[in-house]
Amino acid sequence: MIKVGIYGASGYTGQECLRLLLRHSGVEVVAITSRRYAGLPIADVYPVFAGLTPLVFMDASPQEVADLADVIFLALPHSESMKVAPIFWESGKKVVDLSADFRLRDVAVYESWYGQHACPQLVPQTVYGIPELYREDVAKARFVANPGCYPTSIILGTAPALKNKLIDPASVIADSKSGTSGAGREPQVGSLFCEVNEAFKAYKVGNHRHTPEIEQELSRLAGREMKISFTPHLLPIDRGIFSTIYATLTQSISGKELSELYQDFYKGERFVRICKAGTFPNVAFVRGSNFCDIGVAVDARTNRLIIVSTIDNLVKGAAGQAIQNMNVLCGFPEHTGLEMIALFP
Ligand SMILES: NC(=O)C1=CN([C@@H]2O[C@H](COP(=O)(O)OP(=O)(O)OC[C@H]3O[C@@H](n4cnc5c(N)ncnc54)[C@H](OP(=O)(O)O)[C@@H]3O)[C@@H](O)[C@H]2O)C=CC1
Ligand SMILES: CC(=O)N[C@@H](CCC(=O)OP(=O)(O)O)C(=O)O
Repeated sequence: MIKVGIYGASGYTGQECLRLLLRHSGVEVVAITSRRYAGLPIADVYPVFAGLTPLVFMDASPQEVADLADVIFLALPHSESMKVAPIFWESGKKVVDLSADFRLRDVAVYESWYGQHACPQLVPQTVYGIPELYREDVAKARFVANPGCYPTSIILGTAPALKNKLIDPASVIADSKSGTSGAGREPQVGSLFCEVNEAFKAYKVGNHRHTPEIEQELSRLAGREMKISFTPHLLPIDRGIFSTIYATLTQSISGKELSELYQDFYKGERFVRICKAGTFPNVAFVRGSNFCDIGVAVDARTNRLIIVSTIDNLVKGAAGQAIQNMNVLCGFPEHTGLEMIALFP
């Protein structure tokens, strides 16, 4: 059994890691940390775990967790993760970081969006963990930067078109919506029931911090620098990311050919499901699962490709993808512990 520690287990992604890892046949969770709930059983804080685990939150130092575990999930806010990351790195253990701290290859770009980087020396040692695209890199790594939720939906949705040079890289527009758990469990006015219920708004228009992450990865796929327009919105639902992506076609292609090209690109990929031609995904059909559902259409009138991509932000957008990366890092079959069917209705 591989021993796992979750650093920052009282937040939404940390507890989601535990929910999934408790059903993983190859691991044992040996440490869960929280400063505010130290000493309390997790089942007292999250009753979903009642009767399922005796684990108690610890206010442990990174070194203490590194001493107990073989693999560590960092589920901390960005700017906090990079403060503890060097201790885990130096311990020689494997790390999957769910924060944004090690996703951007260029430290200057990171600093222009997030502020000063506390650990730039570790950036070259980390790999960007989307297994469907970079499985071999992840397998060789010891430190994985787990992608953001919006980027995961947009990168997986756009990869087949960009790789096949089907769209003009200068023309990509991503219009995305997230459930409220994407903002984490830390109380804030914008996440209050009255602010979110019966409401729908765009936020950080033209300046969301996921923009450089999406651009970095789409540029890599396109083989040239590219910029995108990205607008996030907040949905009055708990979980889910719904991205609609528009781009100008560079060649003529029928809806059927497009659908086949996407099917072919993700052939054998367990967690990417391409919808039948003419049908499109729904966040409700991925809720609680590690799937990314993608539907594509050709808008012949405007010569545009329209892509709809959906994930659960806490699963394929965070904890599920983190476990998928851990499976690759540790040599487990990639789907181990991740075979959940979406919770619908
Ligand atoms: N929510 C989502 O859908 C997604 C989130 N992410 C990223 O994953 C990370 C975690 O997100 P999320 O779970 O939503 O966040 P939460 O705010 O819900 O949880 C944050 C966790 O970090 C702990 N923590 C905060 N500051 C520190 C610190 N200085 N030292 C030790 N522990 C600390 C908190 O524990 P305590 O205060 O009790 O010690 C808590 O367990 C973030 O970087 C987020 O951006 C990525 C993809 C999707
Ligand atoms: C709804 C909401 O607030 N979502 C978060 C994104 C969550 C996420 O994935 O952010 P990381 O890059 O930290 O992983 C936001 O817009 O900042």
